[in-house]
Amino acid sequence: MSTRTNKTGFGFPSTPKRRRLGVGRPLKSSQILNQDNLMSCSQLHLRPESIEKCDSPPLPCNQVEFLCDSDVNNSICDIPGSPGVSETCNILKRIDGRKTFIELDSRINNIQEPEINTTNNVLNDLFNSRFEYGFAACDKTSPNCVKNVTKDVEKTLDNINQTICNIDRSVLFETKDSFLLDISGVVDKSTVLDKLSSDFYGLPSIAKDLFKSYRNIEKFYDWQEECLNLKAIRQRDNLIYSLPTSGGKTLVAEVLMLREVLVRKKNALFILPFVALVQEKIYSLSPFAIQLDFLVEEYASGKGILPPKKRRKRNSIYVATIEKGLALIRSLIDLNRLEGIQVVGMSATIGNLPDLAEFLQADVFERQFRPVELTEYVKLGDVLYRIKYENGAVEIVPDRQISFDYSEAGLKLDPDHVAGLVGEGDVTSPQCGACGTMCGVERRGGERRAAAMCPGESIVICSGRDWGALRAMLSAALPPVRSQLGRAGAGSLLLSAVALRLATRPRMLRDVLSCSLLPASVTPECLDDLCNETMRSLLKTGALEFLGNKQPADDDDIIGKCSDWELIVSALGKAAIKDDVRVVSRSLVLVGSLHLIYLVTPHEPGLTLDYRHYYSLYCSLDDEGLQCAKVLGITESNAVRMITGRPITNISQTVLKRFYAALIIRDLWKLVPLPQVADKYNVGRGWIQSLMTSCSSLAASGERVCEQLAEHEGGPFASFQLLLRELAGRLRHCAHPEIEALMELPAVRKARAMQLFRSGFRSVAEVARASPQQLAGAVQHLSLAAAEHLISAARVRPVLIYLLYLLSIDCGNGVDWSKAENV
Ligand SMILES: Nc1ncnc2c1ncn2[C@@H]1O[C@H](COP(=O)(O)OP(=O)(O)OP(=O)(O)O)[C@@H](O)[C@H]1O
Repeated sequence: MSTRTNKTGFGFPSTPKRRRLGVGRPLKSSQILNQDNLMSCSQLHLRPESIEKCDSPPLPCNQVEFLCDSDVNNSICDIPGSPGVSETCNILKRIDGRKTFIELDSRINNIQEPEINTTNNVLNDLFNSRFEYGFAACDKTSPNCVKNVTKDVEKTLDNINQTICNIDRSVLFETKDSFLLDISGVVDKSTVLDKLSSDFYGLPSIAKDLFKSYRNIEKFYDWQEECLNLKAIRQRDNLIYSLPTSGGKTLVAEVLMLREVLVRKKNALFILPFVALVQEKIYSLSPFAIQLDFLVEEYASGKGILPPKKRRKRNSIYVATIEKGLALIRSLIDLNRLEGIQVVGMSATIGNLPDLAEFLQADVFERQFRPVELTEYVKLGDVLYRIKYENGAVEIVPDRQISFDYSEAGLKLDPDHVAGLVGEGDVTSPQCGACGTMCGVERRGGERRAAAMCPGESIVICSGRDWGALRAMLSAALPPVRSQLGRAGAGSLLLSAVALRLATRPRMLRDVLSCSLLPASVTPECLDDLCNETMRSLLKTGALEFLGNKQPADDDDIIGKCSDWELIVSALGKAAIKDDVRVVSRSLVLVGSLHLIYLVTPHEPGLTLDYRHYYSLYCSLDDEGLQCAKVLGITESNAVRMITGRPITNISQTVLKRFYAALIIRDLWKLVPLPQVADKYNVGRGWIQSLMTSCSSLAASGERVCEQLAEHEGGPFASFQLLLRELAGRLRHCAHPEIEALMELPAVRKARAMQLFRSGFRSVAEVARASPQQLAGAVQHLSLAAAEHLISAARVRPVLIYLLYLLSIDCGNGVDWSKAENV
C-alpha cells in the first residue's frame, strides 16, 4: 500500500474524484487538513511506516505521585449517611426483583455526543478517501477486488490504532468528559468482530491475542476457568469470589466485563477502592478498548459525567472509585436507567463471607490459590523481619539487617528505601502502595513470577509507631464486614428510597433496611426500632411527610400502624435553598467566595465539632471569614462560649457545622494541599473528598433549583443561578481556572497541575511548546518519558479542536469554542 504523503498531512493519498461510499460526507477543499494548520502536532502521524506491536500502555505520567499520594486519594472513607454501592444495588434488586451490577443496561437511545461524532465523521471521510483510492487503483475485473480493498482499509485502521497506541494512548480517553476518544470507531469494526468466532471464554478470539500481547497471559489458571464456568456466572446471578492476593482475580473480572460490553452489548461498572487503581485499570484496559471497540470511562475524583452519557454505538466500562460508583448508580436509578444488574464481588480478605453472600444473595466461590510461593517481610528501620505462619500462629522473626547507599538528596526523596528494596530484588515492575505510614513493596511482578514460577516477596514498610498495630493485625482474625448504616446512614437511605420512589410505604422501608447488611449484626427487633425511630425523626424534621397530611401519634409504631400510608419527600430541600438564597441575598459577603461556598455545603456535613479547636480557628479568621461568620450569626460571644464550654443556644449546630465545612472548602479552593487542610481542621482526607463532591453536586442542583425559582418568582434567583453555575464548575476540582485547564491534560491531577503552574507552564499551549528536556528539568519528579507523554497530549488537543472546527464549517454551524476546548 502506498504511503506517499499528500497535503492532508496524514499520509493518505488524496481522492481525485469523490464517490460516495459508506456513511461519510465529502470534505470541502477548505476542510482538507493542512499540516500547517495543525500547529506543531508532529506526534500525530496516522500512517506509520511499520508497526509491529503496541507496547503496554505508558503509566500515567504522575503515577508515582498517585501511588505515593494514594492515601490522599484514598476512596475508602465513610460517606456520611450514604448507603454503599452494593447496598443500593442489592436493595434495588430485592425491591424490584431486578438483577444487579456488573452490567448496567444502556438502553439504546438518542445520544448526544456531538463532539465525538463530529471527530469521527471527519475521520470517517479520511477513511472513505482511503477506500475510494484503493478501489480506484485495484483491478475491478478481479473477483477479489472488493475483498482486497476492504482488507486494505481494515489494515489501515489497525495501523492507525497501533500508531495511536505507540504515540500516546492516554490522549484517547482523557477528555474533560473522560471518555475514551474512540478513533478506532472510524470504521465500524463490529461487523469484523461478528465474523470472529467466540471461542475464548465467550469472547471473540481476538481477545486471546490481546491477553497474550498486553498481559503475557496464554493460559488461564484452573480456578479462573472453573470460576468463569460457574452456574452463577452462566445464569448471571450474583457471585462473590475470594482468593489470596495476586491470585488472578482481576483477570476474571475483566473477562466478565468484556463479555458484557462485547457480547451482551451492555455497560459494566468496575469499582476500585483507590483513585490510583482506577487510573491504572483505565490504562490497562485501553488497548482492549481500542482493539475491541468499546469505551472506558473514568469515574474518580472530579472525573466522570453524571448521569453517564448514553452511547448509541459502543458500550462502556465505567471504572470508578466507591463514591463515584455510588453517585453513578444513584444517577441511573434517578433516571430509571438501571436494570438487569449482576453484582460480582471479589476480595482477598473477607472475615464473614457467608454474611456478605446472604446480603448480596450471591453464590460464593473460594479458593486458596497462589500462583507462586510468597514470602512476606516487614521492614522496621534497618531491619527486615520475616513473617512466619505456623499451625495457625503468626511469628515475626528478624531476617537480616539492610543498608543502602543513599545520597542525602536520595534519602529525602525515598526515606523508606523503596528503590533500594526494589533494586535488591529481581524486579521490573514493583507494585508499591502507600497507606499512611505503612507501605508495601511487592518484588517480582505478578506475571513474571507466574511465568518464571519463582517465589515472590512482599515487604510491608512499617514505622515504629505502627509496629504494635501491625503485629496485632497480623495475629488477629479477619474482622467481619459490618454495615456502616448508623442512625444517620439509615435516615439517608430511607430518604433516598422514598425520593427515588423505590419504597414509599413504612413496611417497604422496613424491607429496605432488612435488605441491607444490618441484619447480619442486629436482631429483627432492633431493626424495627431503628426503622421506626428513623422514620419518626424524618417526619419530625419535615424531610418526609405522609400523603394527605396524615399524622401518626408520637409513640405510634409506624411500621405496624401506618404500614400502608404513602410517604413523600417534602419540599424541604427546595425550601431550604430558597430560604438560604433569600437570607444570603440580603447580606452576601462579597469579599471572597466563602459565603457562596457556605450556601452549597451540606446541611448535615457529618462532623463532630471540637469547640476548642473551633475557637482557635475562629481567632485566626481573616476579614472575609469574620464578616461571613458575623452574617451567619457566629459572633465573638459564641466564640467565648466555645472556649469556656458553655452551651451555644442562639445559633444552630447546623450553621456552625456548615461554616466549618465552608472554611475547609475555601482552603482547598486557595490550593492549600489536602493533607494540610485535613490536619488543620482535624478531619479525615476521605471525608474532605466526599465533602468536595457533595458541595459540587449541591451547587449543581442549587443552580437548577434557582433556575426554576427564577422562572416562577424572579428576584435574586437568576443571579444566584449564574453564581452557582460558576461555583459548581470550580468546586469540581477546587482549583484556579488556569490549573483546571492544565488538569484537562491526561493524567494531570491537581498536584501535578500545580507543579506545572509553579514551574511556569501556565497553559496547555505552554506545555505543548516545551521540549521534554525543558519540562522534565523544570518540574520536580517528572521523568523524561512522562514529560514526552504530556507534551504529545498537549500537542494533540489542538488537532481535535481543529477537527471540530472543520466540521462546524461543513455543517454551516458556528462552533461553540468553549465546548471545543473541552475535547
Ligand atoms: N492465568 C494467568 N497466567 C499468568 N499470569 C496471570 C494469570 N492471571 C493473572 N495473572 C497475572 O498475575 C498478576 C496478579 O493478577 P491479579 O492482579 O489479577 O490478581 P488479584 O487477585 O486481582 O490481585 P489483588 O488481590 O492484589 O487485587 C497480574 O500481573 C496478572 O497479569
